[in-house]
Amino acid sequence: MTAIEVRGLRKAYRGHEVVRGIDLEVARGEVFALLGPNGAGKTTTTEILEGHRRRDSGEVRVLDADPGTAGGDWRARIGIVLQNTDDAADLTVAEMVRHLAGFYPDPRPYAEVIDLVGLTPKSKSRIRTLSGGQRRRLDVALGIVGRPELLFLDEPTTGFDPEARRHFWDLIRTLAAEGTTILLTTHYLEEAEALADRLAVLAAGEIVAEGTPAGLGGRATAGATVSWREDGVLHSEQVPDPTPLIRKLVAADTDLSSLTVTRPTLEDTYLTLIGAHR
Ligand SMILES: Nc1ncnc2c1ncn2[C@@H]1O[C@H](COP(=O)(O)OP(=O)(O)OP(=O)(O)O)[C@@H](O)[C@H]1O
Repeated sequence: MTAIEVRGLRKAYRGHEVVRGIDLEVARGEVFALLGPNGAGKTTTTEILEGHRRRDSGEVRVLDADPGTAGGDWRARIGIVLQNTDDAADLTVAEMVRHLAGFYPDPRPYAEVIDLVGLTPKSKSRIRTLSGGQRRRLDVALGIVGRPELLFLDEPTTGFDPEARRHFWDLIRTLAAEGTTILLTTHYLEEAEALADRLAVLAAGEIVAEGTPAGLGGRATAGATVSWREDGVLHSEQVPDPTPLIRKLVAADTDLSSLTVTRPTLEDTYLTLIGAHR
């Protein structure tokens, strides 16, 4: 079953096309990450899928409806975590989450949501007194309080400290295990690698690569670099498959205590892809 289906999506601002014929398919229950440099068109695409922005052309189905015309029942099945919303600063965390819960037919209990995002100690604090990272966690709470079938997360962990980011990853895994489909945009490649089943790289309004984090851009089958130190001298060889070389080194009784085998990281692959589409 498909949660998101996009064919030939296009969008221009004042004659300048920033989304240039995107095809995308996200299955139900999948965590899908959209990567790409600033201005690549990620937010524009996401906002079209959320029904917050009009497209110029293309077919878009989100939870079996066209987001351009879908109504309130459809909207209640979707959760959105926007970049830096900044309203209702005088309400407390608990008041805000409880208030929003009232708009959904089957919300999570507000205290549970606050706990899930790690804000219980700040439950009675006014929103304007929260730190940037705490504010972001509240945004996440507001996105999940309605038990969405599909959750949009636009750069959700910007401003999180490393511990908060790990907690957030656990939360995403919990939601995914419950069957929530998640579309995530992020600039943190380790985040995409940790969370996404599949990902796509967007550059200048086009998808330039799509795949699993392990296989993106032929990463899984890319050559390996084998390095080891022999008599204090560092040796390094690029090989398509490290097995024969390591066998040879073992047969020659080489000291392999410093052996490393590395392949391109997701970041290496991403930067190569982006560099090729500038
Ligand atoms: N309302 C708007 N009016 C005019 N141009 C816009 C508008 N919104 C976005 N753009 C332009 O469209 C392009 C794509 O922007 P978008 O916000 O979709 O990129 P992004 O990939 O989400 O970037 P970032 O990583 O910085 O969030 C950019 O060049 C941006 O300046």
